[in-house]
Amino acid sequence: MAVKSAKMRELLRLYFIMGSANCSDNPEEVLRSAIKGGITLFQFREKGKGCFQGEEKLHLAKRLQSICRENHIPFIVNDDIELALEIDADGVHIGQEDEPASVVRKKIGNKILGVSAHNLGEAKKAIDEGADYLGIGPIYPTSTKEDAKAVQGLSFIRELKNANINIPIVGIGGITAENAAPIIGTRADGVSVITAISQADSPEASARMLYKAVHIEGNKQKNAH
Ligand SMILES: Cc1ncc(COP(=O)(O)OP(=O)(O)O)c(N)n1
Ligand SMILES: Cc1nc(C(=O)O)sc1CCOP(=O)(O)O
Ligand SMILES: [Mg+2]
Repeated sequence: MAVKSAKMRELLRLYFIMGSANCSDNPEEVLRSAIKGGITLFQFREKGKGCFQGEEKLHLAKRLQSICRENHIPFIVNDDIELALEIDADGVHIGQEDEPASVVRKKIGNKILGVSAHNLGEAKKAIDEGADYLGIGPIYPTSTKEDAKAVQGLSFIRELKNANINIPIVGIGGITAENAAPIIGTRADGVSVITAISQADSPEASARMLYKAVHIEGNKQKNAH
């Protein structure tokens, strides 16, 4: 494991994911606003209709990375390991359709490695192959990811906890300030969101409400155990 898991849990609290296709406003402004609202980690996910490729993608990545650096928010790259290495990102997130975690771990050394898992077998394999955290979803219906798996609600997070899987985990898919609390209630470490922040009238206010929801429920969990 590349980062200490206590630190990873803190970083996952409010994980904002975004690319140019997710924003109606300027992506740099959206990111600055989200940071003001309290996001704890950022993933550059340049996917979807009309997304940037090549040099344009590289330039956007660098601009967003520099905003994250100014604000001490770690910068994770989705899928594109070569881009992550080229710009010296803080980590990468991969899914089951991407390169195997064991191969990616070798390529990225000590950088943060996040892996999507949808069942216990995938989760255990990701852990064995060096994942720092697991992305679990879709928790709720989402229209952001066209090839998302079936909505799973909280069932898989509960299954992981019942199996004593203690790697840091973050929920994803359809999450808003209104429905975030039950995810933390199942002892996930945080929530990752795209639309709830990137499409909000005020990404700052939306991020602040999400952070508050996660923080309040997290404190309840701490006091209960
Ligand atoms: C935090 C987090 N969790 C899950 C995903 C989804 O990854 P993946 O299944 O590889 O799908 P794409 O995002 O690549 O379409 C994620 N990106 N981040
Ligand atoms: C990128 C992604 N991965 C998912 C998964 O289930 O693995 S759901 C998803 C989209 C999340 O976007 P929104 O917050 O707009 O629903
Ligand atoms: Mg992927």
